[in-house]
Amino acid sequence: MNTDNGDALRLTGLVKHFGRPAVDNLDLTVRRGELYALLGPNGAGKTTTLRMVAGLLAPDAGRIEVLGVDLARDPAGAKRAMAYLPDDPLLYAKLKPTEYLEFVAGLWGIEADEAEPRARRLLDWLELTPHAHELTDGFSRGMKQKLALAGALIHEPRLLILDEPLTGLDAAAARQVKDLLLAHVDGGGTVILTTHILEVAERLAQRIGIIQHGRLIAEGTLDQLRGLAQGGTLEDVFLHLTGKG
Ligand SMILES: Nc1ncnc2c1ncn2[C@@H]1O[C@H](COP(=O)(O)OP(=O)(O)OP(=O)(O)O)[C@@H](O)[C@H]1O
Repeated sequence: MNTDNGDALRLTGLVKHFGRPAVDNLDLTVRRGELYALLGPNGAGKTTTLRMVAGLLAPDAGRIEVLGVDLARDPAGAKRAMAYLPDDPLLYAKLKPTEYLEFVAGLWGIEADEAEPRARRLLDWLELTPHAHELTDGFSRGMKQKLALAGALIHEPRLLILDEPLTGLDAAAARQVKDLLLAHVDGGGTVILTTHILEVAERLAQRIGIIQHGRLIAEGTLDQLRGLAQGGTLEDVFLHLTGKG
């Protein structure tokens, strides 16, 4: 059932326990066309939340709606509209980037004549074209991260969910990925990312959510969050709100 309300993601009363609560009655809404950064201390429940949204982990309670589609009722419909890039993406070491992208495109049922130009564009953008015919086995962590991002984008998802997408990338690679994410949003797509690099949230995100102990403790634009902690940098705000400052 599609109950389209214009939101890219709506979480209502989301709960996941691993003996103790990891995600604790979380309500969160991300609008379409937004770049939303989810921040939180280690163990706050960010990855657990994203894995539930991606359909990789079943919630104990609550509701997940992706672009108006209820994930529990129509998992295939919800998943088709999104891509999830974990913080340790799995690639196939014995495939070359072109083969990997063809393979992923095939899983989505995209015809080769459509997949090839898309793959070429993505490899170009991420400056992987010179390595398009090398085995990913020998790729650096950053190159693997970029190829995994290309794989996530090959079916042109409207909602892109990324767990720590910039960790371990050098300045040039980080810039390419940031530009790609901003272009996705400019084109009407939505991006949700987690990051411990507060400068990334500061520079890229239209709205920022801070979670702690599996609950949203603050949310807003950078200026709104600064207002909550009497000004200062996002780091000051973050440390103040999470009780570490
Ligand atoms: N598969 C699991 N089994 C048991 N406990 C888990 C599992 N996955 C996560 N947890 C626990 O759930 C809590 C939230 O973990 P999660 O990985 O979601 O946090 P995070 O905010 O992504 O942290 P980080 O910033 O360190 O990546 C932690 O206490 C973690 O130990």
